Amino acid sequence: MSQSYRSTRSSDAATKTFEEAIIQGLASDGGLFIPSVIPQVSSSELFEKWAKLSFQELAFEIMKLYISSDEIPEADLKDLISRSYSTFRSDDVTPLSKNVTGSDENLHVLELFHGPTYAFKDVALQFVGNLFEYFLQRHNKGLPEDQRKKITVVGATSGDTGSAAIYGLRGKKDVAVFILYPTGRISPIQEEQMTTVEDKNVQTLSVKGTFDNCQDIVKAIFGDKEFNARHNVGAVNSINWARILAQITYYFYSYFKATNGKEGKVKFVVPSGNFGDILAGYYAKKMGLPVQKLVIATNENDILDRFLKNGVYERSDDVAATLSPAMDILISSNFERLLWYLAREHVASGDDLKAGETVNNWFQELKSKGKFDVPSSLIEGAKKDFDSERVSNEETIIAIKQTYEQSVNPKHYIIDPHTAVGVFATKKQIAKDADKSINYISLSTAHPAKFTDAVNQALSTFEGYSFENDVLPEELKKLSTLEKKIKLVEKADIELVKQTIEEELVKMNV
Ligand SMILES: Cc1ncc(COP(=O)(O)O)c(C=O)c1O
Ligand SMILES: N[C@@H](CCOP(=O)(O)O)C(=O)O
Repeated sequence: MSQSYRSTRSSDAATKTFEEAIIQGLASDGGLFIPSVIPQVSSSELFEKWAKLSFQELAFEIMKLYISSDEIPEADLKDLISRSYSTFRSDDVTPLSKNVTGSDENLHVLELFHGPTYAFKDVALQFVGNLFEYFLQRHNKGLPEDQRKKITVVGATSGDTGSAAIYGLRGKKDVAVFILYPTGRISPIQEEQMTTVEDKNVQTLSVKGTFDNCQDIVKAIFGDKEFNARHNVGAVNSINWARILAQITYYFYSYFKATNGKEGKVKFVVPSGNFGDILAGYYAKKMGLPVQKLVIATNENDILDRFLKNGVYERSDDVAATLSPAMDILISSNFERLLWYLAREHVASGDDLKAGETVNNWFQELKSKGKFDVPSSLIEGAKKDFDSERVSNEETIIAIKQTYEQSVNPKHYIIDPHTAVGVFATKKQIAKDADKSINYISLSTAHPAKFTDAVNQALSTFEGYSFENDVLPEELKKLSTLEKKIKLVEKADIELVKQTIEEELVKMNV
């Protein structure tokens, strides 16, 4: 059982409960919370029991390994899960489109975009929203208004986390939500989704800067003890462990769908930016799911691909604006969690405290020198679980086009540019492996309607293609008619953001 949590930068033995780790979000030493132990699931449990479960039942089996029933009784956990996935448009929650390009390639697309905001973030953020509400209601039961605990959620988004967090938390009592996004660097529909929500507990902040600037500000706010004490800052980004936990389910679920419930050869290919999605696959693998490889698919912002190739993690301010903007990220928060496991195995001889010290030193070095490098044994270790592919803008367009032209199941399948990065990377793997017995599960992280320009750039020359008719759901069509509530922050500056949040909090009166 693994129901207590420690920080990736801690060199002492103290741990936190699940509730503390979730409500606090980021550890006070700047590290990320990880479970003290990764629970193990036997092969017979997997293939005789778990393979037959529904998505919700599987989520329950997984989550109860990470959450003590003393903290959340099993009946409550089941109810949280059931409510979180009742908002999805598919009974399967995350359906698998099998053999999209014909059975020769075994290329399966895992559709993660059937939640309220049409992005994979909904799978976790519908649950996180209900979890915050659950903890707050329990804490505040019977308390007068002035003694109620309130949370101020502060998150950064490159487009999708923001709306998924807003839809998970809109209207929830005792929660105020502030989402920072880089001005001009998200798609028009993403901006409409975030800024047309009327609930008074929600405010988006359009910040002049990059996503990395927004994420740095959010982390600095978490590190500001005084601000934190005043406002109880809560995290919705994947620095929050609950985000990763909720994503583990679809790795198990899709594996069983791809192999018809049997053990088989499976590779997952994951369009990656902040490394939260693929990290959930790493936990699934370490719990015992027999996955061959997790393939990191990056766009031209390829720090992760470079790290796996040369062992240097290097900060740069040079973020490229690509056709897959939600992945325009240079520093991938969750990579720190993976580094902790690798450091423990390859540097710290299995010692948790020494692993924390090592990771802390690396991140101090990143702050002072802009980079750190790791021993080659660590990279070799990482390569046992991971592979990586870098995909250019041109290749992204090719992948959208080819999938439209070549898909048989369904015909004229339309994918978004982030999914396209994954599909192109998958094709590279298929060509390299030349092994028809491998099942490739390519994660589709957003609905194509969210990225009009890239999809039209790829498909507008095809006769009969129409974005309005073939791609855009009715629900998203009406967004452009609604009034937008945008608050501009003229400079990516922590003091300016804090001041804006405090002014807006007064107006919100949550
Ligand atoms: C559509 C889409 N695809 C892929 C990613 C990358 O996922 P992660 O940041 O978890 O690596 C994101 C953003 O996180 C996204 O919004
Ligand atoms: N691509 C993300 C960036 C934030 O990442 P997160 O997974 O840590 O929340 C987005 O769409 O906002």
